[in-house]
Amino acid sequence: MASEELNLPIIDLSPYLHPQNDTDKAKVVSQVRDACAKYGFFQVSGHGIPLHLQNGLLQAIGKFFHQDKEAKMKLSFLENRGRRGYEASGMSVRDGDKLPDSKESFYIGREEPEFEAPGFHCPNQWPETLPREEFRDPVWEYYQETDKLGRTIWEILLLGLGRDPTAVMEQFTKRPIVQMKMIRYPPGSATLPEQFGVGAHTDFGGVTVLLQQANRSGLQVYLDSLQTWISVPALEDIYVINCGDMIAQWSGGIYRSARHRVINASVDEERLSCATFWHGDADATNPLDEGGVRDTVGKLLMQRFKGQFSIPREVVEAAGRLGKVGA
Ligand SMILES: O=C(O)CCC(=O)C(=O)O
Ligand SMILES: [Fe+2]
Repeated sequence: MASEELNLPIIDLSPYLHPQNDTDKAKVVSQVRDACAKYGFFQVSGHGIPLHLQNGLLQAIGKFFHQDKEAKMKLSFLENRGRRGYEASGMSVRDGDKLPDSKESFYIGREEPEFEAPGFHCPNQWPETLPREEFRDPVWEYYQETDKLGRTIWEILLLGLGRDPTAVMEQFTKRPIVQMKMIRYPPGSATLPEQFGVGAHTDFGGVTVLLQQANRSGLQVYLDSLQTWISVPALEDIYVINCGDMIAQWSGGIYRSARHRVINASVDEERLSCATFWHGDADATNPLDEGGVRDTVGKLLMQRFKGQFSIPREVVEAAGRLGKVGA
């Protein structure tokens, strides 16, 4: 087995963002297309997000999660109609897994003044227990950068399918649904045997832009071709990008949505990460003229959110108890 097959490609985005000649953009487009067709995942350098904003975000995430559980539970996402806020450890269970995920998360999205049914647009919940400059400001500054990077990737994916992104992007960027999930994985020593950080899943929407805390690896991607899990290294200033189910369906399977999972590789250190899910406007639909699923972003997301929106009370209570084990 050739070793390059076990490493996701690292693609330099700078020739796309700052082209020096006529072929620079096309070169990046074809690299991304190949990676999405083969793996559904790739890594990027030259993405334009300043390192100090990445570090500022990770610091803010650490501060939030290191508060006591009571402070965090004040912002429980279960009490929020738009599912923004805090998700305790033990809240997500996947079919086939023996135990719920050990991770804890905090969700934000586009800031809107009021809740709008069915919940894609609403105000964020911000902690009052941390000074604004220690959490809200760095998180929001970072959110805007990651939103921009998600758009760029979306454009590159469209170009890879032979579409001119200008007209398409207009339908996707009026009020795009861009969810950001900040995550903490407890160390291996605080995780139960057979408990995953995040169990095997595919992302369900558009593009995922993932920042990993440097040197805290744990992400694994399943390669169908080799029927094996490969570890993705956690490299400073390198993002991991992947396509969700919506993109796979719309592209008629040209772009893959690959299964992945997280097992914190460290026994005694926690792992922080931040995933931004860039979906586009709720009423936007498949930008390709033929083939693939034609449902809107909103409809496809609702189908997947339904389970999450109706978690039974006893599951919540049980998860709250389990959360204390993993926290
Ligand atoms: O934290 C990670 O490395 C990946 C998280 C992930 O796959 C997810 O939240 O969907
Ligand atoms: Fe994921």
